[in-house]
Amino acid sequence: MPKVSAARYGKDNIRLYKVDRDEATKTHTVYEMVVCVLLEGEIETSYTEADNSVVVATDSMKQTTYIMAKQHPVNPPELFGATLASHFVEKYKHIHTAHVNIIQHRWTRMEVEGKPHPHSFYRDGAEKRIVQADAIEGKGIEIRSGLSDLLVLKSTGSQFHSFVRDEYTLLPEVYDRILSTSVDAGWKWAIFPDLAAVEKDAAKFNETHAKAREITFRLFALEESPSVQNTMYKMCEEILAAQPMVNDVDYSLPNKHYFEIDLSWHKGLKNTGKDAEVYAPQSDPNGLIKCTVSR
Ligand SMILES: O=c1[nH]c(=O)c2[nH]c(=O)[nH]c2[nH]1
Repeated sequence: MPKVSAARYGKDNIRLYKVDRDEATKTHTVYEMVVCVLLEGEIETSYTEADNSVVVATDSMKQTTYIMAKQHPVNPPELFGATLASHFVEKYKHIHTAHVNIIQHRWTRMEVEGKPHPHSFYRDGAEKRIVQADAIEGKGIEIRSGLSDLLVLKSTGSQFHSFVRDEYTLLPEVYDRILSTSVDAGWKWAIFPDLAAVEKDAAKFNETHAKAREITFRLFALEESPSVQNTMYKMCEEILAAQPMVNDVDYSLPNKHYFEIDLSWHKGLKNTGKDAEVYAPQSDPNGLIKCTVSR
């Protein structure tokens, strides 16, 4: 007899915007996010016997998300994710785990005539802030914070040499190359026993997000990088050192290659090695380097 060995369901791509209005200063702060809610529990019979009595409608999950956003802060997104996930586990006896994923887009305040504008914003790049908050009955709340799609490039200060050389190797050793990647980084917090514990440490989420971003930028820029692998490891190490409540840090970095173009065929134009100025950015294939560093 086959059985359901894993099942979860919910609403994905719930788009949500919230404005916080500071009446004293007449300053608005806005948040835009995409939320995914997935529930697990005693729901097998909805699959096997068409028993909808165990089904919290995915539409109800969407409505709940809006109501929770109205009644609770959405900043930091970790706190909102934990609040929403805990709600489902507490409200429905047969739901034992709630997974909430949040992708927060950037609306950065405009500077107009040298001053921060009270209610105008611009989309500051494709970078996103990411939260995965899982409320697990009897265990607590697991949170992974992160950022993704942060596109960076350095035009020197990166090398790659001394790698395996054999009959399959064409790549030359390089002592000065362009390094570009789209940063996808995450940091997992020690499990929180309950929502009150998340609330108590809520200030740490924005602080740590800012710190992880600062560490990523600083090491990327300042390091004479011997490889993507070593640079990302150092980033992980620094994030672990910066936040004692974080136990694991992960990075996933595509290596976005920029190839030299030999133009010597045209009147002897020098455009390789130290004379390289015009390059061909490659879209694929790309290297992909990942690691998780744990305490
Ligand atoms: O930093 C790098 N790591 C690699 O593993 C690798 N492989 C490669 O072809 N180029 C690079 N660069």
